[in-house]
Amino acid sequence: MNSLASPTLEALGEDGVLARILTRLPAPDPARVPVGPGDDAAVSRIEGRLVTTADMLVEGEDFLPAWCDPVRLGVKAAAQNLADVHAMGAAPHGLVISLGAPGTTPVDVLTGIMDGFAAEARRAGASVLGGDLSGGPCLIVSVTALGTLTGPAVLRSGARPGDAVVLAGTLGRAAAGLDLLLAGCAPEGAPADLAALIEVQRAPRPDYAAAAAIAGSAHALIDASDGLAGDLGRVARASGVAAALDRDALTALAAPLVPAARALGDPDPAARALHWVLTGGEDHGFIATVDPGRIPVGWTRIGTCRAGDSGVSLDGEPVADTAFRHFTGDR
Ligand SMILES: Nc1ncnc2c1ncn2[C@@H]1O[C@H](COP(=O)(O)OP(=O)(O)O)[C@@H](O)[C@H]1O
Ligand SMILES: Cc1ncc(C[n+]2csc(CCOP(=O)(O)OP(=O)(O)O)c2C)c(N)n1
Ligand SMILES: [Mg+2]
Repeated sequence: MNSLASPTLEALGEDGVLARILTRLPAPDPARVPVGPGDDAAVSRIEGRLVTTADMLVEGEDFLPAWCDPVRLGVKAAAQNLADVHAMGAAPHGLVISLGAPGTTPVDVLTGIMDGFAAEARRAGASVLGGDLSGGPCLIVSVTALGTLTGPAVLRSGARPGDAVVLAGTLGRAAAGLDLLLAGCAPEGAPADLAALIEVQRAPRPDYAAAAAIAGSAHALIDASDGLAGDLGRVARASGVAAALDRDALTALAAPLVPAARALGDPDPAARALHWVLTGGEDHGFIATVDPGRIPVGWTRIGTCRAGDSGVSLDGEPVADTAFRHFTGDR
């Protein structure tokens, strides 16, 4: 994040930084948000029940500054929260963003984050309601998202035997992008197909419209932040069903990842690509279970729910959840 021409946070002081941030934010729709950022708290007018979720990004843990330009980091911070709101079957309302950074950080880093954040909020139809600033030893972007529900919430526990398991969006691309970045592949010089995978890691753009389209018919819905095995496993456990994945559907999802596995010198590129699809997180693709006759346009069938408690399986074999976990150092 080199912004050498930009003044630092310590040079501008908290009020100066805040003034620059506030000017980047679009004025919220006064009908929905009568009081936006700038006062002690924001005031919203909402219809229905309130949905609340939070997710943060920490430098070194969730991103490395060398790869993540500020605008993309803002997109990612908004997207991972907006995906959770949609995964409840809710409509997004607003986002609150808290930023921690060392005083030596150029202010362009924070204004860039806010630009990406506001752009992704706008794409989803959410307002930026406010936030907080603090100093700290590294860059932290902590977000709370609010949504509204007028129909029933779509829980992880609603899947039924006989349901189709369906996907909107992608799986495994962010994980392939992460492995490329960790191997030193620079997005600027990379071939277009590899750069596209790196882009999903740096700035995922979930298909919010697809999630909204299935909210009324899905029995269960989740966004795959921790990977297919992990997140579909959560649905299966919560619902008391088993989930059998479809080999052909997964092979089709893995095909665009094979060149990345080859570029990394993997001796079995097809197996590595399938592994990314099964366990890679951070694409924020949506996974739902639904009556097989009610699969909306934009969703692809990837499996079937069965009676039982055998978790997630492929060709009758259990799929292990080896997704990233905080605190234990696994990547
Ligand atoms: N520090 C915390 N305090 C209270 N609840 C938490 C905390 N961290 C996580 N949770 C709750 O645990 C649940 C699972 O969290 P998480 O695995 O982060 O879900 P997701 O993958 O949907 O973001 C969520 O309901 C979340 O609100
Ligand atoms: C530097 C770096 N190391 C590792 C990862 C991989 N990674 C970080 S968080 C995560 C999973 C999703 O994050 P989490 O905080 O668990 O989101 P949630 O499930 O709460 O939505 C993954 C795969 C990364 N993106 N960047
Ligand atoms: Mg979370």
